[in-house]
Amino acid sequence: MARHLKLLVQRWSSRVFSVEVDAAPRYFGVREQLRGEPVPPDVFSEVQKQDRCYSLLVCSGDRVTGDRFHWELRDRLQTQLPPGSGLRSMSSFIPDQKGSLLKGYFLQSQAGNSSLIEDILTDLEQRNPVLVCSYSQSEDGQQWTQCLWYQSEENPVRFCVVPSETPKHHPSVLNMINSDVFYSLEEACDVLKQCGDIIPETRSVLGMLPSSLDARRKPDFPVIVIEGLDATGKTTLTESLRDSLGATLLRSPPQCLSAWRGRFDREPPLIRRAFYAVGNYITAEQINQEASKSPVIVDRFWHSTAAYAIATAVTGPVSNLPHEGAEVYRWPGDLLQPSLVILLTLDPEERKRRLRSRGLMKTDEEEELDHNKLFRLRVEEAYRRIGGPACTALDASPSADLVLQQALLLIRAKCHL
Ligand SMILES: Nc1ncnc2c1ncn2[C@@H]1O[C@H](COP(=O)(O)OP(=O)(O)O)[C@@H](O)[C@H]1O
Ligand SMILES: Nc1ccn([C@H]2C[C@H](O)[C@@H](COP(=O)(O)OP(=O)(O)O)O2)c(=O)n1
Repeated sequence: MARHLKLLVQRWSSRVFSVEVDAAPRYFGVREQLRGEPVPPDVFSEVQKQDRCYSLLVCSGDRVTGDRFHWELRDRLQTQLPPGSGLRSMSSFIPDQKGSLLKGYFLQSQAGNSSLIEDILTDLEQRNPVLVCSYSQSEDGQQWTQCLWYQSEENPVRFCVVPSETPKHHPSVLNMINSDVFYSLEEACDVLKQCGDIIPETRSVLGMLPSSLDARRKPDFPVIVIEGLDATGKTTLTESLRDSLGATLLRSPPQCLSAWRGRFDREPPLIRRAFYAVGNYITAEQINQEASKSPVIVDRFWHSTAAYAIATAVTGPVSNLPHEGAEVYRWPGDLLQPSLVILLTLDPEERKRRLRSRGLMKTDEEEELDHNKLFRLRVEEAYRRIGGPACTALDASPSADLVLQQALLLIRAKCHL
């Protein structure tokens, strides 16, 4: 077994395991010997006595390979597993230890399909960087135990499964910096460079970067960024501002990356977010050039990159976001700072109406909307928490002309235009 897996297993008892049930993580831990009364963690409470559960944790030494494998594994499992396997996202981490997060999946077998599932798992573990554990109930039904899959044939070491306290931070927060959000061009480029062989398009993207960057250069004219969720009216407002102010209109990701955007949107967060991060630096260079001649209006910039990344990495309610003032909300030191960031806010019903009238509403399913609602709230709150510069909210529900007038008032007050 690889050395890093051995080390991992040696520290097994200090790890917490987290399984997503209805967008809420349930936590448990493992102990070699149990003291006191055994209490089954609630993730096992509805599993039948004869059923087994399994966890798969991706343990690759290389993060690009690991993240891509984790991303593809969900589709593979969904295709191969029999119905009723209850596939859920899971992770394991050491509380408060940055970078300790391992991602994976949790599933269960029923009496009739256990051998099929075990064949799938054996094959997966033999060919891939994944650590599999199985969970079964003790004879007396009092206790769930965990057993490492690769040991299950010869004298397996059984760990008792115990409930664990809710940690101070959502597990995803531990690995967010430089995995979901990048704070320097160098960090984002490092990820893209590692993808050169598997995604040839990364070379073209990196080729668009300016040869040098100067984030401290102060633009001669104001730079105004317009932010907001899809269909809040960014395109409408940015085009009107361009005309009213005689400004240049730019966007992030920049036009020159549009041919590759779809390709990177299909990649796991590590690679996708690195692509958007690099896009901001290319736009920053275009801003630098244009802002020597006229005011510049930018449709989406850093706030979008960071807010969507943070809100996607955590699940559940807004309280799962990193706390206000946390390091993840800071502005990258090497990225141009705009003079003003306006955040368009809109009542969810009106936003849905605008989405529908634009013909892009994908689904009306109640469940999907519910899921979207929490996601929307997390993005909006993350937008508000990002600083350096922080955004100024503008109610986008009045008519397009009134929104333009309000935006012009904000710009004149802040940028003396
Ligand atoms: N202030 C407004 N009042 C009513 N409808 C608007 C307003 N601003 C934009 N719209 C309409 O809402 C839809 C989404 O606007 P758009 O500017 O494309 O948003 P975004 O660029 O943020 O996705 C479009 O059909 C647009 O015509
Ligand atoms: N500067 C940017 C712009 C967009 N993104 C990401 C964030 C979201 O996943 C999507 C949002 O893009 P979407 O297609 O909804 O945006 P528009 O149609 O351009 O308004 O792109 C980003 O990360 N950084």
